[in-house]
Amino acid sequence: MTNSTDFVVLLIGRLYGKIQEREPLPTIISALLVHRFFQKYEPQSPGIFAFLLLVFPAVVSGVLRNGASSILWPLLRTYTIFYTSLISSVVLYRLSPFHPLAKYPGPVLAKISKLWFARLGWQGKQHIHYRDLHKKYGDVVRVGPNEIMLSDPSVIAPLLGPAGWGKGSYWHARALHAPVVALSAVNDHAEHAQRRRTWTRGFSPAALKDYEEIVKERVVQLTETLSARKSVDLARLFAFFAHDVMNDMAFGGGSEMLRDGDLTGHWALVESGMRIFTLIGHLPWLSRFIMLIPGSTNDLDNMRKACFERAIARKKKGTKQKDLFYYLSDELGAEKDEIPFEIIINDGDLVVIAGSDTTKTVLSSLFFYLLCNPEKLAKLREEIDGFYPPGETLSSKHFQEMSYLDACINEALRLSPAVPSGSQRDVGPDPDPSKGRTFGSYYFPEGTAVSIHTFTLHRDSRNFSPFTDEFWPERWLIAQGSMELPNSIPKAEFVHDTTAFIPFSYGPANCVGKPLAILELRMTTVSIIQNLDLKFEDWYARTWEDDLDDRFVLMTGQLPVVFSNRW
Ligand code: HEM
Repeated sequence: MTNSTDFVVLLIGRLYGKIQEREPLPTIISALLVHRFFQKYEPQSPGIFAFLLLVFPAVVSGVLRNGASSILWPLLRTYTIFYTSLISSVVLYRLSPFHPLAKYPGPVLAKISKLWFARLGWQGKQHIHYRDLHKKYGDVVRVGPNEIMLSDPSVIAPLLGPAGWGKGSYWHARALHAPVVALSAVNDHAEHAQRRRTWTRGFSPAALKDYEEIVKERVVQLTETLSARKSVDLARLFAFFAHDVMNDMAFGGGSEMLRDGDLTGHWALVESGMRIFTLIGHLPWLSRFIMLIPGSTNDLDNMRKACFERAIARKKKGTKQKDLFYYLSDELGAEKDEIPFEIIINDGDLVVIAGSDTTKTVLSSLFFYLLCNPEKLAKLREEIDGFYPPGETLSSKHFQEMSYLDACINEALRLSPAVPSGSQRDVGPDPDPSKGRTFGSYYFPEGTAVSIHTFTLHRDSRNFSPFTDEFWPERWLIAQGSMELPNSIPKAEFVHDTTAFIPFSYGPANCVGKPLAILELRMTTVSIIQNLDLKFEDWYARTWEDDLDDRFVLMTGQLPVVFSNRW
């Protein structure tokens, strides 16, 4: 070592000694530095967390240099000072006028930490809480230290449209950092557009025509099952139906829940996983820690393994009917490069996850609202009987003409949107500093997570009125001019703003499966009502809406229904 190096080492040693003498100052400063570091770099690695929150304060304060006999109390003292300083610094900053989101109103606890909403998410009623917050604070609410929830339709296009922002951190964390990012979580616009190409082909009108037979086979099976069983939890049967259809689409089969029930416990696993995913969505950093717990990702790994096996089987088997796998794996040969197998599996996995619960929730809600409103059910039956009298073969040929069917489906999607709390976007770097990151009349700085609250939009009397919280399919017919507004309702009272209707989201990353979902909703409703009479079980207290839990997708309670054959 040279003399100058000796000198520097000596100097640092002296300074370090001096700093230690002045405890608690170095501990407080280290807490402030750690806060700044987290703020600037948002580290996610558990190793960095451990270093900054455990090792760093102990080293800086010099406690570790003390003798072994005296280390416990000084260490406790150091950590107490460190964490008190760190928490105070974080809380003061987040509540201060210096925070970039300071001007937006919201509950104090939400501004301080996401833990508050993580708790609400765990409990399941966050869609109701968000709506209450909008009622209290207005269209823009700060729902986390760096997070905004909106209920203003004018922001939909700027935020979710082609010039909007990519998917938020919520999406990444939910995937538990899978080796391949699912299409639904791809943040970069160009990459997203490229990955979505095969999906767009797979949902073209021509492709959809080919799927009709696949969906019809399952719809017939469902109707026969309901006819044979008489008394069922309809929500559960819809779940099994939707799951089987999605596996038929994604892997050419492999699931027979309608026939066998949830033999493998797969469905129970998906439902229980939703709670933990909601928690992780609010606290993305938690995902890294969860992954460290031995066995914590076993269920997810098993699901991926099952998808892998189904994909292999489907690839070997080939297909006579063009299914979604045909397009997603590019059996068509339209892509320049071969699609990597990991992406094919991941996409198949996404089909099952994105298409099962959502469709089941909307179908179940639709039947709940119809059964609560016998006169609407009778009107729908009249329309269905007109196009598909008893005995008429099921097909899609009259769907376009069935305006009351579509009005009923839209009304169920309005009242119980399957994804009630919207799909988060992350405000990225400023593309044009002269304009700033403005969305309509709002400005959000880089790093803000922003969502639009679908449930609030759909149940806001400024967007849909009258009977905002009621099932009134007629509003859709009146709005399109095929029905007169009843005399009892003053013209000025009728509001119908379809720009505020976004059950499938909006823009280039909206629900790509919408055409298939609509086909399933129409075909299932027609088949059941064409063939069966139905009523609630006498004991059912109609608690449907109270039983709904927002776990990103609305999870449902029971829907006990009794069926009898019509003919
Ligand atoms: C009634 C049923 C359904 C509803 C209400 C629904 C709703 C949604 C919503 C709100 C999103 C978020 C879009 C965004 O981030 O902006 C989404 C995404 C998605 N949905 Fe659906 N969905 C339904 C059925 C389906 C079906 C049957 C499929 C079939 C595969 C599907 C596939 C997807 C995919 C792949 C995405 C990600 C799209 C992307 O990021 O580009 N969904 N859906």
